[in-house]
Amino acid sequence: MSEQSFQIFVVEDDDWYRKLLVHTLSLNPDHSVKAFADGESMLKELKNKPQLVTLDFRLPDYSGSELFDKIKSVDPEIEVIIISEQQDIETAINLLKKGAYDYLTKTDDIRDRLIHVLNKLGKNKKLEAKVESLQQEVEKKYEFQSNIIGQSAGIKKVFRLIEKAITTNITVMITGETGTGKEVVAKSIHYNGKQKSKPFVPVNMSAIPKDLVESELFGHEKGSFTGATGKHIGKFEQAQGGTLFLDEIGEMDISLQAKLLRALQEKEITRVGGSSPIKVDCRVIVATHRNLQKEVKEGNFREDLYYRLFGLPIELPPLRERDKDVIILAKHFAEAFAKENDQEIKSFTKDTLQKLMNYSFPGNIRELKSIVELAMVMADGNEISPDDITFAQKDVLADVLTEEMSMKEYQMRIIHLYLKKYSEDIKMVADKLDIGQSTIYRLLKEEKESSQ
Ligand SMILES: Nc1ncnc2c1ncn2[C@@H]1O[C@H](COP(=O)(O)OP(=O)(O)OP(=O)(O)O)[C@@H](O)[C@H]1O
Repeated sequence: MSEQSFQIFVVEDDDWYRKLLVHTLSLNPDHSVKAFADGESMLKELKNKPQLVTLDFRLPDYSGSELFDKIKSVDPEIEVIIISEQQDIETAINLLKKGAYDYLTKTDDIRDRLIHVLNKLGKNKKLEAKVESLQQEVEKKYEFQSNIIGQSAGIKKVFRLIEKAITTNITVMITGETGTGKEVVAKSIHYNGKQKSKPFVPVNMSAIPKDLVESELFGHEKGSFTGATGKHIGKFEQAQGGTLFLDEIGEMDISLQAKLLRALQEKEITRVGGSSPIKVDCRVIVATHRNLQKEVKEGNFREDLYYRLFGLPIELPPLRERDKDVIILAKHFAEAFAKENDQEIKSFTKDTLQKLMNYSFPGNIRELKSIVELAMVMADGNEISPDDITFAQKDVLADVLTEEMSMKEYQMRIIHLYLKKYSEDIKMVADKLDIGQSTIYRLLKEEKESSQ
């Protein structure tokens, strides 16, 4: 059956109405319609799970309410439209309250109204199917083993911790430099855990002006402060049953940290300007690029909140410590870019991979991704060469190491770099490189002699 088509059961003991309904419903070639003159024969076929049953309210063997309950007990997803006489409207309306999709009375315009109701139902079903497939897509996107790319020992350790986080409800604290994938990990935990069908609500603490943080997190009542023109539901309430992801928690103002601690401990919040507390039940994941322990020592972060949030710590390694993951990720981003842009996949030359491996990636995976995407645009043929790789931050070491040279040549290159940096001050360079001044003089002399 196509995505839009419906299997419909018509239950009607009046021959004339049954024919009318079957005829009307069959006008749409996507509908497959089966008719029944009593409830019993329809119940026998119910295992075939129609999407819709039109149910005459008065049947010889069952009352409309009885049949309605039986249908819903087989599968609550089956929609039921009640067809009733004028005098049964009150009971039909009660069935609406119990979850019937709609009711139609046997009047002259029943055909038009039936078509109208079916169109409405069709649209809703299509929407439901779409929502479901989007949900599946999102879940698939965060199947972490296939989506957190990497095979280094560091990332494998992270996988093990994510698995632990998924099976419990423990608060998770993710730390790592910018661009190491903290949000990706938080989403993976959410979409693989028990809360996956409920919202994932991210809040970036550094992106909200200080005086709005409280209302953003806990919400506010109308008129609670100048500018509060309406009621606002805060992030805690939005995340009800799901996950609240507090990104950059280290940036939270100390005056608000006590309120956050209270909300986490009591599992309830009070909207700004509100008087009654509201129960909130959500998982909390926090992330920071800061060393929170240091922040505690320096008095910028409350110690009690730190321990309340600590839960399961997941530390993401910087990309430069992830060994060959740089290559795996680079190839992954190149493939993804080619797919998204309908391009041929381009491969990296050996020198290009070496250039990438030598770079320190201060912006981590985010930086690698944009470097690779730019290289895909810049590369002319089907290979990405070292020249197609542009680092946003000039990495002297990477430049020095790209060319293959002897140890002695590297040594001279480094000495010249330092001499340039410290205005030819040989004493300073000797100090910095921790070698004797006389060694530098000797090496420079040897170099001069060998070039003559
Ligand atoms: N292991 C991974 N595999 C594939 N892509 C990744 C991985 N980790 C991160 N990314 C990608 O890198 C980029 C940065 O990731 P993310 O935003 O999660 O980092 P972050 O640590 O939260 O950064 P910030 O601290 O700046 O908020 C995103 O485009 C993300 O999709």
